[in-house]
Amino acid sequence: MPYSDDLDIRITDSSLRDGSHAKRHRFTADHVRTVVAALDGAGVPVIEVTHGDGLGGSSFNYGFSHTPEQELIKAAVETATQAKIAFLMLPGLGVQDDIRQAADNGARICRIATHCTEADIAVQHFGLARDLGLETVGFLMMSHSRPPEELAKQARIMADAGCQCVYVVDSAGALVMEETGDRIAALVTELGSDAQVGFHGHENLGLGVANSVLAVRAGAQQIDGSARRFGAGAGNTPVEAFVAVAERLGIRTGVDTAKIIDAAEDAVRPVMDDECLLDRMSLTMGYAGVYSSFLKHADRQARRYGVSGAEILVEAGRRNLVGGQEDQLIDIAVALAEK
Ligand SMILES: C[C@H](O)CC(=O)C(=O)O
Ligand SMILES: [Mn+2]
Repeated sequence: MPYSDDLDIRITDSSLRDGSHAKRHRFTADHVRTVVAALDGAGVPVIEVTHGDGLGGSSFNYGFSHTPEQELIKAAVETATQAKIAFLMLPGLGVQDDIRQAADNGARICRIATHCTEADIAVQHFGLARDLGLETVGFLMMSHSRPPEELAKQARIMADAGCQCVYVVDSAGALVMEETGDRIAALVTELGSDAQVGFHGHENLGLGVANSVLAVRAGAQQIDGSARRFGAGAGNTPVEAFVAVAERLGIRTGVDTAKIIDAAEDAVRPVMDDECLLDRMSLTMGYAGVYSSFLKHADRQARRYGVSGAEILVEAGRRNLVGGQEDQLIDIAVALAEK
């Protein structure tokens, strides 16, 4: 089913949220204005703006924000002319008052992320968001780690709590082709008309665009990407490439291909410290199934203890670490240094 009469799918650009990991959470209000103006001008319908780890993420464990995220949200809302501004929140990092504040600042879409086996911790947040009149999206993170039928049950918990679109989130960039389509199809079957299904990809195996196309073919109606891949690990599905491919395939996104290509190069790239690379570290993350947001943390500990960052990541994969366990990367680095 198409997303609407005009669009086959709706695109959300995450460069001002997932890109926060790559930028070590150093976004300023000027960065936000520049990027939002360009994405909005290209017709991107939803732009996500928050600390990389969502509302309340600014902390010692995850990294402190340069500018309070509510100020960034305000700047985004003031700049956008047609795009809706979305924010992310992980229950336990952010609290309900953070959601109220983001709504007061003009954000329209509340995205709640949990590890893919823990959907029940998001129930009250979906309820609050709906009471506030916000649109709701649920993120099942690290979706590669559980089979399609288990994910579908977790998606059901989110939908019953008021979530209007549940995303299969490939946090580790570890899903390979049909593994994406099968998961999307399982959610579509489970949710029927109760909620839409979305896909959020990472580039650690170089499959963001291909996986997103398979997600659409399996029934996903919302797709995430980041201009210039600006995101954790090797970055997200490059939104400009996905838009171009979608146009070639006749999938209506409403985004202007030439303008989004320019936005990625002229507005987003200058805000990035570096390109998001498919290099040894990020490829290891996709191969070993490691949470992309661990990249900068592992890199820092590798330098601090003089050990291999790739070995830290392999061990993080072996331990099945999930988001929130960033501090265990220190433990791994210490153990490697002692060996
Ligand atoms: C908090 C994470 O960065 C959410 C996300 O984008 C992912 O799991 O991928
Ligand atoms: Mn992500």
